[in-house]
Amino acid sequence: MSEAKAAAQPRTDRAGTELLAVDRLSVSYSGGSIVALEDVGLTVHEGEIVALLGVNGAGKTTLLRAISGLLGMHGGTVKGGSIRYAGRDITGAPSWKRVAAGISISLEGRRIFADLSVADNLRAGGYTRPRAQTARTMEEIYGLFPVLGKKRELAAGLLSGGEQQMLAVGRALMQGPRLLLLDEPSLGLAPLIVAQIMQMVTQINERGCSVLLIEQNVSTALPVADYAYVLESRRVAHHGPAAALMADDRLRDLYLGSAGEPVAVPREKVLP
Ligand SMILES: Nc1ncnc2c1ncn2[C@@H]1O[C@H](COP(=O)(O)OP(=O)(O)OP(=O)(O)O)[C@@H](O)[C@H]1O
Repeated sequence: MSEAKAAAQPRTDRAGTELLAVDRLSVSYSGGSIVALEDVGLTVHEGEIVALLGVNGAGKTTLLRAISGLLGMHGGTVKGGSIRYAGRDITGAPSWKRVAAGISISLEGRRIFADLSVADNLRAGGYTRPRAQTARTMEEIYGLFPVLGKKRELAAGLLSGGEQQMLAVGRALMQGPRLLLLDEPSLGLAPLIVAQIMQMVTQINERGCSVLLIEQNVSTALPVADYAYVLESRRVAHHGPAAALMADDRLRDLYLGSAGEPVAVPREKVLP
């Protein structure tokens, strides 16, 4: 087996049952002329925060699209491999079935409805669920993001960048997910706000939701993650416990670069 193939195979010595298992996934765009992922393997175990790292164009968003069933609407096709979730093959399943099964995604760029109130944005996120359940989940989200509770009647377009990001994450939580996919929640935000968002990611996780966190900023993601994968040129180049990746000088030089110190979000089970 080539080194790249060996690297693409997920480790199995992790706690918790396997919730998501991506196996040798290959994806292309534009009728096959652009290969975005090749032989990618990744697992998320129940209760984990898994970080997916990599520079621009490495294929991170493509992997999230494939997992959430949104690939087709972006002109992408799965060319090989499989995606299993909670023991079932979902490789070809429509996105609504994946949502119903407990996979929620918060997309890069926030994509909130600027003219709708905060509350209506959240309601829109829970559109498939009964009203009573929606109301209960909204209160939980206001507990998690108190600022959204205070501004629930305000048009979402009037929120700050960080608050809009919280709203985007809150909306993804409205489906009561078992697996939350987060696409670069720190993008364009000030370090203090990023630290708050990461703190919330750990709180969401502590409430029982597994998380796959896409980040370009290694120093943001690794301190809160249990396990991490690094995508490089369409393939998994490295993977391992987040703490081990952080401690690896060679990886730090390669991927941390001048990104700075990790944000101050201690997570006991990762950082002693
Ligand atoms: N809709 C699309 N049509 C054609 N090519 C695409 C499309 N979306 C992404 N690509 C290409 O697929 C490759 C992987 O892109 P992708 O957006 O998945 O990377 P990424 O790691 O998420 O990058 P970024 O951090 O910039 O979002 C790139 O070469 C990109 O140009």
